[in-house]
Amino acid sequence: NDQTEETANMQRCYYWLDKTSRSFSAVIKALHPDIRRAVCIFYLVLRGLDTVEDDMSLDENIKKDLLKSFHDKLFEPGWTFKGIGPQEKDRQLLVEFDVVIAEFLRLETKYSEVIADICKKMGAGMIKFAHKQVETVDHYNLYCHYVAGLVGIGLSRLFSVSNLESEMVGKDVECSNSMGLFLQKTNIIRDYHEDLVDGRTWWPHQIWSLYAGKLGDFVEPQHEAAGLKCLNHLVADALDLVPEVFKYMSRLQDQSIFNFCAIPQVMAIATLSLCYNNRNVLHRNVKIRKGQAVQLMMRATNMTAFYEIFEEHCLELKARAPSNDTRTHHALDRILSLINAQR
Ligand SMILES: O=C(O)CO[C@@H](C(=O)O)[C@@H](OCCCCCc1ccc2ccccc2c1)C(=O)NCCCCCc1ccc2ccccc2c1
Ligand SMILES: [Mg+2]
Ligand SMILES: [Mg+2]
Repeated sequence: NDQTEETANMQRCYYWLDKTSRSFSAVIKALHPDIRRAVCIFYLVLRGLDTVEDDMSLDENIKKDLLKSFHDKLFEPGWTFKGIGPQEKDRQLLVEFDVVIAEFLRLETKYSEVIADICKKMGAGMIKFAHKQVETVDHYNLYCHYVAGLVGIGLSRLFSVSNLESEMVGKDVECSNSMGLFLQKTNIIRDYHEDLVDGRTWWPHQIWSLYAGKLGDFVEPQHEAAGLKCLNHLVADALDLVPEVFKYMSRLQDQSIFNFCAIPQVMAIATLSLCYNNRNVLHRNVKIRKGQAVQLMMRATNMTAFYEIFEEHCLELKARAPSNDTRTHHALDRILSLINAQR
């Protein structure tokens, strides 16, 4: 969409949006003009925070101080950070972060206060998980709440205060949280091998320890079957979020907001389906084909099609899931009955 009337700073922000996000830049740029800038800045602020979190070369104390104070930097015009390791893909965003701050400070207060509040909460949450691994399923849900659930909660508040969506959208924290968890859990499941190589694992010990002595065991042939059982267990856990995703999506009124929310969700169900019982996940990064992604993007523009896309992937999963995988079958049956009930 047309950004020529934007300031030079804002055009630089759209440049960084394109540079730092394959999956979100197009849908953010297609948002209604009233909230497009706010969501773009919201993304860049949190991507900057996440770049600090992801940098494993950063001294622990510097990292913790910066995660805790990052929301304050939003009010320090000219602030930048050059301490991110050279291997971090988005390090240059923080080198030029003064551009993001300048645009953040130009936002209406009703938007900037939401962004600063979520940034503060996310930074505090990331500190709690700065240690290496996630222990229980509750910790797993809590971590995903901090890094993605809060994004959904913040976005929903932005949608409501812009008056493009009802107050209910911003009030239903549970559904907003589930929107983020579904995306983050899908990423964590998909990124098993990549994260293992990076020495960061987000698969909860309480689950993977049912299937192996060490999380890294799953890359070995003799532990592959156990690895697939663990993978399928996590997919079923993610599928339990779908009823609340449906509830959230059904409330949306603005077309550009519907598309913005629907596209990442349909990508996620397609990715989860690809990952289920797929041994490649244990050895390399799997991704849905570009052609399939384009098809999904074009279809996911209304609730009927949204249900159809989920129904197709859930029926395909049901056909592949062995009958003794009761966790997955229960999750799928619940989703399919919800889809039939709304017809
Ligand atoms: O480093 C990477 O490239 C991936 O990092 C992952 C990680 O480190 O775990 C991880 O970093 C999480 C912390 C930073 C969150 C950044 C973010 C993402 C999308 C946004 C969309 C709109 C507005 C603001 C947004 C902020 C990551 O990017 N995971 C991708 C899933 C996060 C989904 C966030 C989210 C939540 C609810 C949503 C509801 C509707 C539409 C989009 C939504 C998007
Ligand atoms: Mg990251
Ligand atoms: Mg991160």
